[in-house]
Order: sequence, then structure tokens, then C-alpha cells
Amino acid sequence: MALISLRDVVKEYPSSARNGVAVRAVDGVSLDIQAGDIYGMIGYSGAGKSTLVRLVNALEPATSGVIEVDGVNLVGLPERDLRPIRSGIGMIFQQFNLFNSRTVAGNVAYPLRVAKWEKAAREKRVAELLDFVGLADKAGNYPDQLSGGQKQRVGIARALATQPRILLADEATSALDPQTTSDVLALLQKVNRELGVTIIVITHEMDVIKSIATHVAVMESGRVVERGEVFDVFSNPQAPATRRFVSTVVQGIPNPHEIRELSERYPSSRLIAVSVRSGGTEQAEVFRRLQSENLGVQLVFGGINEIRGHSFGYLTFALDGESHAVERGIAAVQEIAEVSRLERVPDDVEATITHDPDTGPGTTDGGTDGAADVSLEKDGGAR
Ligand SMILES: Nc1ncnc2c1ncn2[C@@H]1O[C@H](COP(=O)(O)OP(=O)(O)OP(=O)(O)O)[C@@H](O)[C@H]1O
Repeated sequence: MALISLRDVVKEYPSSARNGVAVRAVDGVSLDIQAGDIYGMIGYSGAGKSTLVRLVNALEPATSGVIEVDGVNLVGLPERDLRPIRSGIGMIFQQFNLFNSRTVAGNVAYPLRVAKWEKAAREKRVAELLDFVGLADKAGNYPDQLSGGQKQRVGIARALATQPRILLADEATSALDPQTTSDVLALLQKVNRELGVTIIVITHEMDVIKSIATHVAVMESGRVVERGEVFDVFSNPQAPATRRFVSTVVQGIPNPHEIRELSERYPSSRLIAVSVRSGGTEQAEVFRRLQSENLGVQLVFGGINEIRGHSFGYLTFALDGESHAVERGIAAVQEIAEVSRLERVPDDVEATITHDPDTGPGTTDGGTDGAADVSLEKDGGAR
């Protein structure tokens, strides 16, 4: 049984909340999160991620649907029954939300005071937690004497104080520099591994998902548009929004500038990108199938990525030959791999955001770098 299970969850804010128009912040989300997962939720601003987390934490009631935590449906539960469930869920925030008037130890002790722990037990627990997050020497300091990364460590210690099974991290590293981000992410992994805490990570940064998540759900306009194990989603993204996120961290997908340069450099060639993955498509077999049609085959762009010990990547080929032979070669590769065609769109065509589910990784949206005179069309193929 999933530790957290959502079925058709809807959250609507009433019309009075915004210019007389109701806002459907979460729009029919169904998800299962297993104990031990680090589950990443990614989406652009306004996608509904924070709202979804507040529903799981029972900080707000859902409009409809089922939200089960450990088999108990939170929807419609009275406040007194929600309290013990909430105490099993810790939360950390982008702005840390520490009490500036309390010391580090005082901040970590706060939830223990609320839970009426005895003083001696409290002090022992605080010492343990500060040791766990590497801040044993800062117990007497105040938050404004700490760096951002140290403040987030205090936030994590405080969230773990009452030994929750679930930790919700809402943009927990978004205010931190890259090095501090990776230290805090490593600490979250330690929380998951050593304490067995299930973590939901809300972020708009794919790097965060790539670094620590085991699973990912991509949200757009209140809906989950794609979900799965991180390796599967990264190596074969389906939804346009997922492809845009994946292309920010995955090597080997040429960006629009690069596609334009390649099409200028190989004006008479057909350009295709082939996805390859360890335990799946072998690069040698891709070459063999292309060459069996006597095509000119040049590897012109590519990159291999690694996630949790599995590698995958994209190889871009320039193919030369008689057009039927090129098509046969592409069809032969499609039997074993996913193939995207890299087409250059004429310069006078306006860039538009592509929502067509049949376009491939690296789809031009015209919003990232202004060079949108290319497209990358996916041709189906093996997953
Ligand atoms: N209390 C509220 N009242 C009315 N509308 C709200 C409320 N909270 C959120 N919304 C709206 O719901 C939608 C989803 O917001 P939410 O904060 O969940 O998105 P998000 O993906 O977490 O984005 P961000 O990263 O910017 O916080 C937005 O359109 C937002 O304006």
C-alpha cells in the first residue's frame, strides 16, 4: 500500500479569492507515493505544487477527491483527527521560517515543547538532531548569525524533531547557491537513507530532481502531465513540459542554436537524434542499421548522462543518401530506439510554444533563448 495516495484531488479557491473568478489550483491529481521514495514534484510557477503539498499536510482542505496518508483519508476529517496526522509530517521552506528570537537549539526544541516533551528528553533530542545535521557547535547561535545553508539545516532538524515519517520540502534549496544546494540535498538524501523518511520535494529546478529524486511528477496548470521513475522520465520524456524541463539538465539534446548550426553545416543531410540507454539500445546497433542502407552516417552531436548508475543519452546523426534509403534507415532504427527528426523551420516562421505531444525532446518554445527557427519532431519508437 502506498504511504501517500491521491485520487482525483481537486482544490478550488472560491471566486472571491481572485477578481470574481474561481481558481482551480489542483485539477484532478492522482498519485501514489511509496514509503522510502524521494518524490520530486516539478512545475513552473503557478502549476499548483505548493497547493498540493498544503493538501497533503492538511493545512488546507481539498475541494474533492481522496488524500490518504498511511491509509487514512484526510478529506473531510475533523480538525482533532488531523492533528496527529500532521505531527507525522515535517515541512521545510524556501525562506527557512525560523524564529529569529530563538537560538538554533530553541528553534529545534520548539515542536518538542508543543508536543510537551520533558526538558531532559528535549535536550537530548535537540543535541542528537544538531549532531545529525552537522550543527552541534551552533546550538547557542541565533539564525541571523548563520548562512542560508546552515539555516536550512536548522529547518531540517526542526522538521525532524518529532520523528515524522514524511518530510515535505517546498523549494527548500531555491534560495541557496549551487554548492550549498548540493550540501542540503545530500543531507536530505541522508535523512531518507538513514532515517527512512519519505520525502516530497517541490521544485522548479530539474537539477534538484536529477540529484536526489527517485520519482518525479511534472505539474502544469494544476494537473500531473507526466510521472514515473526519474530515469524513465529523463531518458524518454513524453509531455512537452517534461521535455522542456529535461532539456535543461540532459546533455546531448541540441538546443535551437545548435540545431540551426548543424543544419547550416550539413545542408543536404537529414538530421536525426536517437535516444540510447544502458541495457537498451546499443550505439553499435544503431550505426549498423543505418549503414546497412549504405547511407553516409556522421555522428555530429551527442551526450551521455548518468542517473543512479544508469546511463542514457542522445546521439545526433547527419544522414546522406537517396531519400528512400534514408527513410528505410530511420525506420530500421525506430524499431530499436526513439528517433527525433531535427527540422529547420523557415526563418520567417514565427516561433510559437509547441504543445503538440508528437514533438520531440528539446522542442523549441521560443522562450528560452529567442532562437526558435528550428524544430525537433519525434517519430515514435521503442521506449
Ligand atoms: N489562497 C489562494 N487563493 C487563491 N488562489 C490561490 C491561493 N493559493 C494559490 N492560488 C493559485 O493557485 C495556483 C497554484 O498556485 P501554487 O502556489 O500552488 O503554485 P506553485 O506551482 O506552487 O507555484 P509557485 O512555485 O510560484 O509557488 C496559482 O494560480 C495561484 O495563484
